[in-house]
Amino acid sequence: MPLFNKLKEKLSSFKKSAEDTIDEKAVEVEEQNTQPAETSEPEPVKTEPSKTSNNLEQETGSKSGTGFGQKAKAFVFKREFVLDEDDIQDTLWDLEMGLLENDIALSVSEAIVESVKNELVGTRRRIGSDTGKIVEDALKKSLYNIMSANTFDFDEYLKNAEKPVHIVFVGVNGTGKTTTIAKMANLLQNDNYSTVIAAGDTFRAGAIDQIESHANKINTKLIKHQEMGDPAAVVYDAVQYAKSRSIDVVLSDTAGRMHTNVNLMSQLEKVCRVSSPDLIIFVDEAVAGNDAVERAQQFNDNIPIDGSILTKADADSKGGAAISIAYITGKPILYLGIGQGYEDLKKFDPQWFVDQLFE
Ligand SMILES: Nc1nc2c(ncn2[C@@H]2O[C@H](COP(=O)(O)OP(=O)(O)OP(=O)(O)O)[C@@H](O)[C@H]2O)c(=O)[nH]1
Repeated sequence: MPLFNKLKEKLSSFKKSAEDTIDEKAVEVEEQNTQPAETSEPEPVKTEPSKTSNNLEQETGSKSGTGFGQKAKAFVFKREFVLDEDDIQDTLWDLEMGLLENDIALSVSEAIVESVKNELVGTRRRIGSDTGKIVEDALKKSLYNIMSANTFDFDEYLKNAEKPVHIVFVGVNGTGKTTTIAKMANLLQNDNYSTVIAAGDTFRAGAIDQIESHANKINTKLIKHQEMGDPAAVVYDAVQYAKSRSIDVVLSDTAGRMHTNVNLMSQLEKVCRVSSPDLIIFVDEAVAGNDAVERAQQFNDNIPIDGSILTKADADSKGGAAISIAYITGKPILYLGIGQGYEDLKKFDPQWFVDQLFE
């Protein structure tokens, strides 16, 4: 499924423009050079794979417009050059603007640009290197480093953890939290874990019925109390139920709330205090972009989260929240919601994410 198309286009246009800039610089260096080839053997350098001399001919010919002869091209091939900051200042600026347009938070965009700059500037390049690959590798490396903050293997954790493992899901209203809990229970059951869901959203009218309907469809036990009841009590009962019946995982829903709602936030703190969950997972929608990032940060400040799940990634062309949240909270993204079906939950792997941005 194609994800984050707008961001992909932006990265591809940055790649093209950085590639052109580097190639122009290479031609410029060559043009300044008047010494014969035999006096200019390059020192050994660690460089990227070189293009074939045919590629190089096309490139140098088209960029310089000078139509080098065969001898001159061989000569260019043996040369090296170093890119300095001025050469790619404008291109990096465009990259930063492009990242911001795609809802990547300012501090994260700056970190990515800084890292790309460090990769590109100051390293000796052999003229004729595959500049497209150089730029793509620099981008991939920076994005990967940003996204792989504190990775945490959820499967491995579950396998080794003492049971029942208790997971509390937090986040604002309507972002897909309830559906995500059902998807998660379904996934765990498919992996042969037994599950129980706690209907901890006692606040929103209809929330208990909604989660009950999911629980029935995926055939998992639901523990519920009355609407407006104490969510901490529901969650406590669910954990006791799991302990008494050797259930592997308790998945607790909580009422959606704005991070600014002090009462609901302290109620959530109480739920977490009373039930001491093993994991607190923040759920938000990828399409919310910077708003989701801000909420993740503020939830994390109040109730330290262990990771995030981003829903509706299938509808998100920008990818900003996915890139920013792990970096800003310092906690990994665990899954992406990629549709409305129970099977539409994809384990998040930073390498997969970065690779598919360049497919
Ligand atoms: N396209 C798409 N839709 C999703 C995804 N996850 C959830 N939804 C839809 O988003 C809508 C809201 O989901 P809910 O699970 O009801 O939201 P919620 O966060 O539980 O809402 P509250 O109970 O108010 O907190 C539903 O129509 C879901 O089908 C996803 O990954 N992709």
